[in-house]
Amino acid sequence: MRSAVLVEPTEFELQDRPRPSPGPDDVLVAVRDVGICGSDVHYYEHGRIGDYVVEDPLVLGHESAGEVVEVGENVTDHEPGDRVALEPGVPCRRCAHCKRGDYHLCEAVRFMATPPHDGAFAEYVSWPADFAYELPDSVSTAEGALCEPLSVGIHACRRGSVGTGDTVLITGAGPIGLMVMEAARAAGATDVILTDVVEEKLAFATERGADLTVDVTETDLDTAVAEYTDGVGADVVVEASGAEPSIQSTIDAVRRGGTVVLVGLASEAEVPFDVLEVIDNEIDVHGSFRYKNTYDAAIDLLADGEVDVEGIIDFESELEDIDDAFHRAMEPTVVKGMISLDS
Ligand SMILES: NC(=O)c1ccc[n+]([C@@H]2O[C@H](COP(=O)([O-])OP(=O)(O)OC[C@H]3O[C@@H](n4cnc5c(N)ncnc54)[C@H](O)[C@@H]3O)[C@@H](O)[C@H]2O)c1
Ligand SMILES: C[C@@H](O)[C@H](N)C(=O)O
Repeated sequence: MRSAVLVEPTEFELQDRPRPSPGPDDVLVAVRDVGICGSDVHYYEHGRIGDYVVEDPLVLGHESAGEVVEVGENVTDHEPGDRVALEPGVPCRRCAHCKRGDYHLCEAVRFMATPPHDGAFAEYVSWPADFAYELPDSVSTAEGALCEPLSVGIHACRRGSVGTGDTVLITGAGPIGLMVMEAARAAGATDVILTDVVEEKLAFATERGADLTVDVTETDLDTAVAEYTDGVGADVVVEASGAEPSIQSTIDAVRRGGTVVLVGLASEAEVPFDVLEVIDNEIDVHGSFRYKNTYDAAIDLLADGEVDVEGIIDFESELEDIDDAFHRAMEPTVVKGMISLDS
């Protein structure tokens, strides 16, 4: 089967690899659509993200969906022809975190395209059947693939307890910030503010329904949020840029008693944070790591037309053109590139 393998930083090789055979509890999926995520681009450019280092050739891609072509002997809930979205992180199912239901925090998780585990830029993937979610006819495989970043948005909103009537400030209008906006609206937020440093990103966020956008290179965020909220502050702030000044700004922009959710990964682990403001204003600060139990919700929201994910796709490329696709994905105004296979 054709596979795009990262053999060195900035070097993909198209290899012919053996087609995997599904284990007894697995489905074999013919991959149809795979999103290019910022972390794929980071591995491509730098060969590492923090402590995760690409030491051996690696297949990238963890936002994927396709068609089941074969099922393992124990699989009863899928059959060939089903279209499925693949949840990319499979936990051990036995550790303390898994047993208490926090399977996304499993330290032995096998997460696609995180070294040493291969991802989905390949013709076929064999995957545990219970981490393959059937898509109804009305949901495309491209949408199925984008259940992954949508899941990050849903989990962040759950972590922030976003609810009806809330004003939500989202810092960073990349794919994750935009997916947080979709999830926040679906959770009942009535006012959504997005920030960025790239004008085109903010214009796109406005097109997609942001109530207010703030270019933080030109406008003071505190002042803009205070004006919009009559001096109260946002109920929930979701940080989705990873930029240090943006992380720091969350504390000033949230209302007293409000919630800050940190999603964006800072390039340095230590970011100075005003703890006295956190205490004085009784601000809840939550980390948000990947997601758990979000795929069913994501698919239902898509089937009901409650969220739009396909609208963030800028371009689709073939597996053979993956090098070009990664270069396009690095352009600052591009939100989402996809690789589509139709073997
Ligand atoms: N916690 C998790 O589970 C999780 C999951 C996925 C992604 N992430 C992280 O979330 C962040 C967002 O992901 P993405 O794919 O949307 O990244 P991205 O780089 O495509 O988007 C980030 C956006 O933030 C903007 N930005 C840069 N500096 C800013 C500033 N000072 N203020 C406001 N906006 C600013 C950029 O212009 C860009 O549009 C990244 O740090 C990523 O690593 C975390
Ligand atoms: C969650 C996923 O989108 C993220 N890029 C990760 O690898 O953790």
